[in-house]
Amino acid sequence: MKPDIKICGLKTPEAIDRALKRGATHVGFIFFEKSPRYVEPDVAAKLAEPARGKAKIVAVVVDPTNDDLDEIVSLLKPDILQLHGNESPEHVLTIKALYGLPVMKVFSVRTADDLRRVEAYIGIADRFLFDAKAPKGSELPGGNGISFDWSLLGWLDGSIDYMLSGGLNKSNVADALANTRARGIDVSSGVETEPGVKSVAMIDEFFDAVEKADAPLTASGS
Ligand SMILES: O=C(O)c1ccccc1NCC(=O)[C@H](O)[C@H](O)COP(=O)(O)O
Repeated sequence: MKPDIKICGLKTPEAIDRALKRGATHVGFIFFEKSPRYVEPDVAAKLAEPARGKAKIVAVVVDPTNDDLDEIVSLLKPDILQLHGNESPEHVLTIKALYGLPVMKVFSVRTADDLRRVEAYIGIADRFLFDAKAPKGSELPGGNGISFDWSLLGWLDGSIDYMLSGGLNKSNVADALANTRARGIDVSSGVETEPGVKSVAMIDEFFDAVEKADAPLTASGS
């Protein structure tokens, strides 16, 4: 089955256009001011317009206040809220009730212990995203371009629907798909020439690598 592909931290019409042309299923906008990928909600709204109805528009937020969400939701009109902070299950429920949008809850992973928290969100979050824990000293909870030990995901209940992220790029995405049960993959740094600067050539190479990984299954009809 073809994986969902989310290109995150988009800031230019060119990168969005290329991601859509190549079949991105999700496009992500970062609302974390310290990030080099930060975009103002009104700017994100304009950038996202070509994606509407073609790919899911994802608003990435970190421990948001209701005021933050009011502004982002009213301007961007996202399809999904990606909660990338330490939002509790109760906070996730409140956000879902207030905005009526699906929530993708992120877990930052370094050890098996980091996955034990997932259980409390089952039946609450609509989807999970497993990302690498930020390295010491990083101000960013995501978008650090580093991977974690994917074998840890083997501990998860097989019915959990998740996307995988953290340091994915054209060279490791096939392995990531082959060695996990991820139904979606998410990339940011792996298609950038420097933090916050997406490359259309690297977006192409990433999609090429995913298509190549998918090819044997398609060819055998399985
Ligand atoms: O990308 C950011 O700058 C960012 C900042 C704050 C919270 C989340 C952020 N990114 C969220 C994502 O979904 C990234 O795609 C994910 O962390 C993977 O990033 P990378 O390892 O660079 O591919």
